[in-house]
Amino acid sequence: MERIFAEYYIETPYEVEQAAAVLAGEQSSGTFVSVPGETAELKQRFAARVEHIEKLDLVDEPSIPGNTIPGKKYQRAKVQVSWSIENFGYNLPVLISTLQGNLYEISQFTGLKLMDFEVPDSFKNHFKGPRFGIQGSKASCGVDDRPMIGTIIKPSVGMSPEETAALVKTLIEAGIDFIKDDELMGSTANSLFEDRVNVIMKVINEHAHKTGKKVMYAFNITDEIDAMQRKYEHIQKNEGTCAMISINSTGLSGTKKICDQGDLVIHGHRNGWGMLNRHPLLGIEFPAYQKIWRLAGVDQMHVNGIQNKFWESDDSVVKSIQSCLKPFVCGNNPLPVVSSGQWGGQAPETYRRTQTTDLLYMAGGGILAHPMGATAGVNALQQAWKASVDGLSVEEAALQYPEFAASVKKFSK
Ligand SMILES: O=C(O)[C@H](O)COP(=O)(O)O
Ligand SMILES: [Mg+2]
Repeated sequence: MERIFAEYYIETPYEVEQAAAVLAGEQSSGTFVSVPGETAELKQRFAARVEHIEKLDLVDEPSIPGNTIPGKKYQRAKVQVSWSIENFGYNLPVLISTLQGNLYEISQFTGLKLMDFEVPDSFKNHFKGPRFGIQGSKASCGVDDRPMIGTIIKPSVGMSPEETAALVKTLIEAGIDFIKDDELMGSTANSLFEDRVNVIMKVINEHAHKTGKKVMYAFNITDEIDAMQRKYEHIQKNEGTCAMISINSTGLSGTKKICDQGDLVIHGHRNGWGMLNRHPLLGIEFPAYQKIWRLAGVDQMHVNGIQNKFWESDDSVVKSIQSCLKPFVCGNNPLPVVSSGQWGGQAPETYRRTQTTDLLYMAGGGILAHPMGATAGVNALQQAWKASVDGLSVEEAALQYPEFAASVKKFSK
């Protein structure tokens, strides 16, 4: 019988074998005490198995609240656990409750993080995965051997549809590939979703008819399911190509319901990520997280960016990009979305460390606050990426490109 394997990074004051057995029991057929009916036969078929334990360092203090044992240190370890596919079939929410459910509450652990998981091949018969991913996204807006260059409308909220459409016009005439609503922008009192789509798509469609280039705009449809469906259809009616979802807000089933329709590229914004990942011994690592959303069918995944404005380290960002580029059981690879405090100066290091142009490289403030205006902001990002692929440093690129040089002056710390 096929099995699902999950790897956890844990910390415990108990013997690791004992704590891991509690985890396996709690997350399958057992509870805190033996119950009648939990026969050897039932356990053989449905109990989770601890497959592997690798002990790591011992520490003096617990990382998060949990049981303490006087005089005992806290052992960190990598633990691999497996479940039979018979436990949940292809029910994704129950799979998540198994891999990421009550186990976070087990008092025997003073740290627990889901690092990665593997699903069997048969998942490909049940999950389509991302329909468009990297190739489909790039092809949709005519980009080939360079990253898609994008921006986020700023101010994030407050502009009218007409003001937004005027900015969109400037940006697409400057040669941008992708624009999106901010995650804070759904329908505001002065910018109803439908009105915004109407005027923005008019600008995008006119440009596409004239030049053949259709800029991708990710309209934020994040909402309850019926409303998301209506918004999705409104984008379709206006010949849009993309919808954005704040995936942590709408959840797995809501997101998958939208992805399953397969007509629009789905841009997955992971705001709330810090809550899930910021503590080194709690939550989930991106290699596991992105697999969940690939099973749901998300085409584009936010990964933060090198030298971002948030807390995440460059190593973690690089690992996240690489995990999107690795094959998985279903669908196309999702396009890594590099965003957060980017302005082009991080492009050489992004390219040096990842050696890929399969990215959506986005700058909100980094384009819109350019001292020579938004057009120069777009040009500076294009120049930054051309220079990066040509092997130039930030300093060398600044000597060659005046718009990029102005960015360096304005944004470098
Ligand atoms: O939604 C996003 O990706 C952020 O708002 C990025 O904005 P910034 O480029 O101005 O940091
Ligand atoms: Mg934002």
